[in-house]
Amino acid sequence: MIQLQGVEIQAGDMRVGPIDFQIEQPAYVIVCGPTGSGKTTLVETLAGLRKQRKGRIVLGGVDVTTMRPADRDIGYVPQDSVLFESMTVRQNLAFGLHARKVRRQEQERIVEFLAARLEIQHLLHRRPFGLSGGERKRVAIGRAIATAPDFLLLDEPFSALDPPTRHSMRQLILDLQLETNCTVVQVSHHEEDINALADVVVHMSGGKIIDVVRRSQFDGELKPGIRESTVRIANFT
Ligand SMILES: Nc1ncnc2c1ncn2[C@@H]1O[C@H](COP(=O)(O)OP(=O)(O)OP(=O)(O)O)[C@@H](O)[C@H]1O
Repeated sequence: MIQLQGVEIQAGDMRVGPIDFQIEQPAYVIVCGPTGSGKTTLVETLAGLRKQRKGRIVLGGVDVTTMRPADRDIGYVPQDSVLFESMTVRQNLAFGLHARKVRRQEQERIVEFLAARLEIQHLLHRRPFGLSGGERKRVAIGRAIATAPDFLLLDEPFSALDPPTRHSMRQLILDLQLETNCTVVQVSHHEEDINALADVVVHMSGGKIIDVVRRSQFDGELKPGIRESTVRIANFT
């Protein structure tokens, strides 16, 4: 369960919140809204990268309100897919595993598995400089999911990709979500992302959540091959 209770964040002159909502896991949540509406601020707050002024955040039954980012069970892919430039792709993928002191052999097994799944085996020895936008996204996603987090936060993960690459990345993320049963919170402006991925859509405007829509309320069909969403919205502002 993702629970936000009275969460308020100050982002420069803008007040984001108060935000109250509750979503049952696992779910694919898409956060949309006009530019500057507070989407990134909300996701960064979930990741623990921004401090909220007020309120409480509970993820999977754990109150993470004051927890450091590294202690939250979260994988995060920021908007610009920042990678560790001095490390190889292999080291980038293994970063979270290394930090958690996972045995070397197990780290290697997971990195090989991810590289195969993300089709980046041929890049493992390279450093991020010179990787294409799509390749960087794959590495950033692999690094975020290496520790099998329960929550995956994606800030416009498909931006600047051409339509065929967007399509294959969308399918990849959906497969990963179904394989790992994690809950994804993705910022996106794109209707195709909502149609192909979302169990629930959170609409933001002016720093507030103005609407939350479940898949069963969408026009159109269920996501292909996807179970009926168990998402339940308790309340929202
Ligand atoms: N550190 C900061 N200092 C000043 N203003 C900030 C800061 N961080 C965020 N803001 C402002 O808060 C507002 C919300 O920003 P945010 O990045 O969350 O919007 P967004 O909905 O993700 O936008 P976009 O779709 O353009 O990425 C914006 O007006 C932004 O300029």
